[in-house]
Amino acid sequence: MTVNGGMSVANSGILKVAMPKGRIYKQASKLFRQAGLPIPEDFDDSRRLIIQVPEANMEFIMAKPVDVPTYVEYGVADIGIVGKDVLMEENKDVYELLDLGIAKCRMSVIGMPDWKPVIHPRVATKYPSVASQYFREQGQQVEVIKLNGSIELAPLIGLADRIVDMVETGQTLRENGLVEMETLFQVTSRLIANRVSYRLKNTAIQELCDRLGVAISERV
Ligand SMILES: Nc1ncnc2c1ncn2[C@@H]1O[C@H](COP(=O)(O)OP(=O)(O)OP(=O)(O)O)[C@@H](O)[C@H]1O
Ligand SMILES: O=P(O)(O)OC[C@H]1O[C@H](OP(=O)(O)OP(=O)(O)O)[C@H](O)[C@@H]1O
Repeated sequence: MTVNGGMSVANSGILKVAMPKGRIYKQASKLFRQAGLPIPEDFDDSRRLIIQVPEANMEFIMAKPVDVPTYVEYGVADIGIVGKDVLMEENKDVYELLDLGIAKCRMSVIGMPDWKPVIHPRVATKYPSVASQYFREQGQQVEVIKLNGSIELAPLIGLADRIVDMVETGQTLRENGLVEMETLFQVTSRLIANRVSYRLKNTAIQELCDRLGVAISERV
């Protein structure tokens, strides 16, 4: 069967999972194992990008976190795991199925302790869409500057007077003399699904959701 602009999403019984590399992987793979899905331990340090787990009828596509919604929207992955931050920023046409409760942090506005309103405010962030929408809703006109990392540098070197970024422990803020001014929303990782896959592989996806749901509720 061919769907989604010529891409085949449902012509095999295997469930393709877009799994983010990096900090979500450790917690996500632990949750999958607790749900009885046997991701072999030796994958944790592997450089392989496609990992088959035939016992579970699954295939893991090891992705950069920000690309997960794209793989799922195009149907090259049936389901994926992604932070709510990325999901909000990317705004792709996918189903959000489950809050996995892992990789907890929050999206916040951050600045110098002596911050004062300025005439042409600049806000640096990895999340330009989320930041623009937030300040628009606040009725504040700001220039949003997209950066790709080390966002906390921006106010320290005079590139921006505020930033929108993730806070987890607060260590990065403390070590750089910055303060959290407002929280936009709490972030956890979510299970998302391709719309066509959700219909055509519903039994497998529902079973996975049920297993993960039990593992989440049993977690201490
Ligand atoms: N302290 C934190 N800072 C940022 N994101 C966090 C933090 N803790 C949990 N997360 C979550 O983990 C996700 C992935 O973060 P990670 O740093 O692995 O990827 P990334 O930001 O895309 O980095 P890279 O560009 O190095 O791949 C984020 O999208 C967010 O949902
Ligand atoms: O509150 P904390 O526990 O200090 O965590 C927050 C920091 O972690 C993330 O950075 P990351 O390590 O992903 O590096 P990056 O700056 O390259 O995005 C985020 O962008 C903050 O800088």
